[in-house]
Amino acid sequence: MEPVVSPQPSAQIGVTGLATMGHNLARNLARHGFSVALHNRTQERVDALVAQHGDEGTFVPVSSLEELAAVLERPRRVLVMVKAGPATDAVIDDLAGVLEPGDIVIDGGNAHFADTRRREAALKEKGIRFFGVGVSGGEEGALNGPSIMPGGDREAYQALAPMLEAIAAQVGGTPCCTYIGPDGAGHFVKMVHNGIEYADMQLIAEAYDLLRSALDETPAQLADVFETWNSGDLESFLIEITVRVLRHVDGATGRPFVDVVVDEAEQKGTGLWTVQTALELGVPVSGIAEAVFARGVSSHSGQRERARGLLPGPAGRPHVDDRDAFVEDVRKALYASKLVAYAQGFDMMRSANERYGWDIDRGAVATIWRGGCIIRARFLDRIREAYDRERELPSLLFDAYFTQALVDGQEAWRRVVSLATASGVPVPGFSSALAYYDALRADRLPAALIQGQRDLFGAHTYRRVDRPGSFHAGWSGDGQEEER
Ligand SMILES: NC(=O)C1=CN([C@@H]2O[C@H](COP(=O)(O)OP(=O)(O)OC[C@H]3O[C@@H](n4cnc5c(N)ncnc54)[C@H](OP(=O)(O)O)[C@@H]3O)[C@@H](O)[C@H]2O)C=CC1
Ligand SMILES: O=C(CO)[C@H](O)[C@H](O)COP(=O)(O)O
Repeated sequence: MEPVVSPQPSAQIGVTGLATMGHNLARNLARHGFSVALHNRTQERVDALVAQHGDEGTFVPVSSLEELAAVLERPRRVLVMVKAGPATDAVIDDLAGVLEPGDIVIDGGNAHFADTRRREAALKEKGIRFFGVGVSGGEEGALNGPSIMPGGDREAYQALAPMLEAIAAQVGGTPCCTYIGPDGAGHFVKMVHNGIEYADMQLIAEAYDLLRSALDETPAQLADVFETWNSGDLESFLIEITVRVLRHVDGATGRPFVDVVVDEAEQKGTGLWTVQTALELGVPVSGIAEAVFARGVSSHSGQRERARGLLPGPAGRPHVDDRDAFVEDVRKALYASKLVAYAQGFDMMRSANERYGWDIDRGAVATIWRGGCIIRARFLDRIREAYDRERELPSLLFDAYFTQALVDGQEAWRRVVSLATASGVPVPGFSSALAYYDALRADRLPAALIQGQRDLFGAHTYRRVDRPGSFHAGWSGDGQEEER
């Protein structure tokens, strides 16, 4: 057998996993002057990258993890961009076998933050430093500048910051990358980002559906409405791409693209994780949850098929007297609902800080979401300012700027939800956001009745408005209340 000759260290960082994201992140790193060792389970992706883009910077192709370890400068830095889940575990295990104490493993995939906490703890036992890094921006962002959410050991971050901050999107000279917190904090924030992404997409889709149902206008005409909205408070990447999708014409049929796509929204699971986690943290993220459920309803094609011919609803279009006033109402309803979804997402970070002992700075998160990521939007500047004014703001809705937006929008919001409901157009995002808003502001909630029911059937006790303590009403005996 030929002896293995170790090459001299020649790369500042290694990337393993060169599919959509890893391929483009490796190129982004190289374009910023970093020498990048390239590894992939199947060698073709390494060879293709070098063949197609080898002139963009310094690439060091390798064919095994042992070789990867040999070519990296110490402490070694390895970015893992493989399929989330068991594949990531397998790669990390293999890496642990070839790395040394002090080296840094960076998981840039969409990992569940609980997995990141587990992986960080396991590698710590071997002295290997582990970073769970949320990366948003898709294929294009990975190449030209994503939003990056690194979580891990603060000291180790110093060895990563120059690279990550260089390849991140830049907004006004500020990189869309900042240290988020220890262990799973970075992946937690990426998960919440994705939950908000689901909610924002659902709300935009509801706005489109209402406009299409009520107005005799084509998708291309409605694209003009969204384009106008994109020059105001709603300016965002998601509105921008909505315009492109609505204008797109199917080459095969000449029909609007949105009319030839099967109306069943798919999902990879990060929205589900957000809702599961919110339930565990006890944070009501109704806007995000409705968005996940709405994708679920859309994909239950069998039930929808049967319901279509069976369950009655109002006939005809929603009636609108003044087209422009209606469009403005929908815009305000969309903005108000979006505020609620973002407020709920940021609330999860506050709660996670308490549960996991993190110190996620929500203003800093808003800052790094302003560029590169899927939910980049003008109003993230307003969110950053809100947290600048009050770092521990209990809800974004309490900041004067957002309270005023709700004051300005709430009547329109109610008209839109009323019209949609009366006309049989489903608006789970708009209506659940409004219900959350009204629940927050209510003097009294019917939760008191629920407490009574719980006490009656299970002696679960209740608290009184007029004195401290826990009480049971003695439903089956003499009716005497007792303190418990
Ligand atoms: N696509 C996107 O827009 C975004 C993706 N992400 C996350 O980034 C990560 C990479 O995503 P993406 O680029 O889309 O690629 P995929 O999620 O499609 O994963 C493909 C890569 O994983 C490798 N792989 C799969 N199984 C194994 C295994 N058992 N052992 C070793 N390698 C394995 C593949 O190697 P091979 O070529 O040999 O098959 C390939 O390099 C994922 O965690 C994803 O969730 C994050 C943000 C956005
Ligand atoms: O992480 C991303 C962007 O930030 C992915 O694009 C996102 O996971 C897509 O999710 P889904 O397929 O569930 O819609």
